[in-house]
This record gives sequence, C-alpha cells and structure tokens, in this order.
Amino acid sequence: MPPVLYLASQSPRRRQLLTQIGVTPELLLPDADEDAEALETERAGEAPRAYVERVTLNKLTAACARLARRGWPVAPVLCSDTTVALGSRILGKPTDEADALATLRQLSGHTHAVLTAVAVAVPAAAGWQQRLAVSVSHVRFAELPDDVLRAYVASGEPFGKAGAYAIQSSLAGWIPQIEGSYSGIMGLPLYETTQLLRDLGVHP
Ligand SMILES: Cc1cn([C@H]2C[C@H](O)[C@@H](COP(=O)(O)OP(=O)(O)OP(=O)(O)O)O2)c(=O)[nH]c1=O
Repeated sequence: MPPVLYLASQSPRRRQLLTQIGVTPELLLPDADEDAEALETERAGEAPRAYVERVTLNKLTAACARLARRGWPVAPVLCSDTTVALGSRILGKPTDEADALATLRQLSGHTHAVLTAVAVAVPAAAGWQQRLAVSVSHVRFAELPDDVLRAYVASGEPFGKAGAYAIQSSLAGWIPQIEGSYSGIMGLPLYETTQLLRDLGVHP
C-alpha cells in the first residue's frame, strides 16, 4: 500500500509538526550521493520570497525524481524551506561559530522576517501536479547581550538553522514579539499545509 504522504525532509521538526495535524508521513530522504546543499544556492540579487519558492520547488522536483528512481509506490510528496531575511538580505544557516555569532549580532535589537514555503506534489495523469504556499512571519529580538550569544553559539543550537537560531530554543527568552505563524517559524506552517493537503484531497 502506498503511504498517505512522503515527507522529503531531513528536519525532525517538520516530521513532528506534520504529526501534530494528524499526518504520519513516510520519510523520503536524499541518497548519499545527492547534493542537498546545491538546491539551496543563492543567486545574486534574488529577493527572499523568490528564493524560498525556488528552493522549495527544487527540493520537490528532486524528491519526485528520487521516488521514481527508487521505484517506490507513487504517493503525494511534501517539501518545505525556511529562510530568514533581514530586509532584502538572506541570512542562511551558519557555516561556523564566527558566522553564527555575526548572524545573531545582526538580528539583535531588530525585527526580521521568516519565510517558510511548503510545496506538495500529487500524482496526476501526466506526471505530477504541484502546489506551493508561503507563510511570512516577523520576529523581533530584544538587544542580545554578547555573553548570551556566545553561550548560545557554544551550545551548538544555531547549526542547521536558518538565521542561526530556533524559536523553540532558549533564545525565545529574548523574543518579545512575533507576528505570523509559530509553526511556520519552526519550519512548517500548519495552516497553509492543512489548506494545501485539503485542496489536493490528501488529508481531511
Ligand atoms: C528560524 C528557525 C529555523 N528553524 C529550522 C527549520 C529548518 O530545519 C531549518 C532551515 O533549513 P531548511 O533548509 O528549511 O531545512 P533543513 O535543511 O533543516 O531540512 P530539509 O531541507 O531536508 O527539509 O531551520 C527552526 O527550527 N526554528 C526556527 O526558529
């Protein structure tokens, strides 16, 4: 029997969030020789929204190709990407401790945007039907003391996270205000995801 949904994501948070809305996905993780980072390459001058949409559709296309290559049963596929933007500047995942510290210092005392795109492909008569939605949230950080930032970076928490932080971590203690979607900031906007899955007849 094919699964209800494949989740093409290495993020344990996305799996946890999908489970929260009653979907237990089958994981469709990249093969060892796939270059997942290449799908997230930035283009000079590209706006954050265009970037997050393009990367998410890249992930989806790669996931559908993976399914076909493996000969796994055909079923709907879901992908997502989270991008942090300070104005028009994209703040990606930190490359090392210095980069994480520099990123967090830029966020300190300011409001930034968190954009999460979610895309779903469903099997159709000719290939796949694709749909995408984007959730945009705003997060305000208080002034972050340097000793707090240094300890946070030393904890390892920033790595693998867009913008070098997680809202579901201790740094939440320095966020006086968010506007938008808490689940979207974490990595999968549950309202938009539910709407897409309902529209496509995947999940009630
Ligand atoms: C801003 C923010 C990001 N994040 C995480 C969500 C994502 O996992 C990560 C952004 O990287 P993504 O490239 O969106 O996702 P990923 O590489 O972890 O997983 P995959 O591409 O396989 O789906 O940052 C949080 O967990 N909390 C936050 O508050």
